[in-house]
Amino acid sequence: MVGKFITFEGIDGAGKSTHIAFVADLLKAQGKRVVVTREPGGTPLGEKLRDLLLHEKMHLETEALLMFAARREHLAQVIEPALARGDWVISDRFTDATFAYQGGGRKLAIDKLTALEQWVHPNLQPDLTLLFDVPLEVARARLDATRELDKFEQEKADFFDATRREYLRRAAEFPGRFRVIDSTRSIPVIQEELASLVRGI
Ligand SMILES: Nc1ncnc2c1ncn2[C@@H]1O[C@H](COP(=O)(O)OP(=O)(O)O)[C@@H](O)[C@H]1O
Ligand SMILES: Cc1cn([C@H]2C[C@H](O)[C@@H](COP(=O)(O)OP(=O)(O)O)O2)c(=O)[nH]c1=O
Repeated sequence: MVGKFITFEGIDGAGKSTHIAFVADLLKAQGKRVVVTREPGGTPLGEKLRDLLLHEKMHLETEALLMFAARREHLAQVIEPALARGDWVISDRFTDATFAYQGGGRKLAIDKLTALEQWVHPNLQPDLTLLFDVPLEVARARLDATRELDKFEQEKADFFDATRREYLRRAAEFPGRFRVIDSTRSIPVIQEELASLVRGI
């Protein structure tokens, strides 16, 4: 049995984390072995890089390079071995997040990110990318209600607007693997849609 690679994406507060365990449980109920992981992070080195990325100020290109450095390790240690074993992999964010945040949000030239993507994973793309989409006022209200905000979450409205636009642009560019989930709806309604998507995988 061949496993698939599913990524969850969206601006902070869109609702990704809320639905990851739900989708993992649906797949497990179908008898699949599932590895749940996240970026930046997913490995001991990647988690150290995550801590730096989320809390230290740094040059924009350093930020993009570290995202891809953490990803290189994540692919080598976790994602590629799991897929090779036939496991399914669910990652809370992957390369689309770098295009959206460092490219869209921070305006790093997209061709530089494309070059890094070609370097780090020339032959691998997610089989399915679930993009949880909400207007930023909704995401912001959800975040404010919950926790302390990290470096990215403290960004201003126009940053998230540009981040969201780049996600949607990529969803339109790669319609074969993206599904845009209207995340303004209630959690049970979204879960119904996710359940029907997973049944069709
Ligand atoms: N569809 C929804 N309706 C209302 N609240 C939601 C919805 N989805 C998520 N939330 C709440 O919004 C907050 C942020 O959700 P979370 O899943 O952590 O977002 P993300 O992982 O995308 O940053 C959480 O408190 C969560 O319970
Ligand atoms: C993977 C990735 C994440 N990020 C940002 C988006 C998020 O604000 C932050 C951490 O992601 P995330 O794990 O989704 O945060 P949380 O668990 O707090 O919801 O890193 C990038 O800017 N570029 C990337 O390539």
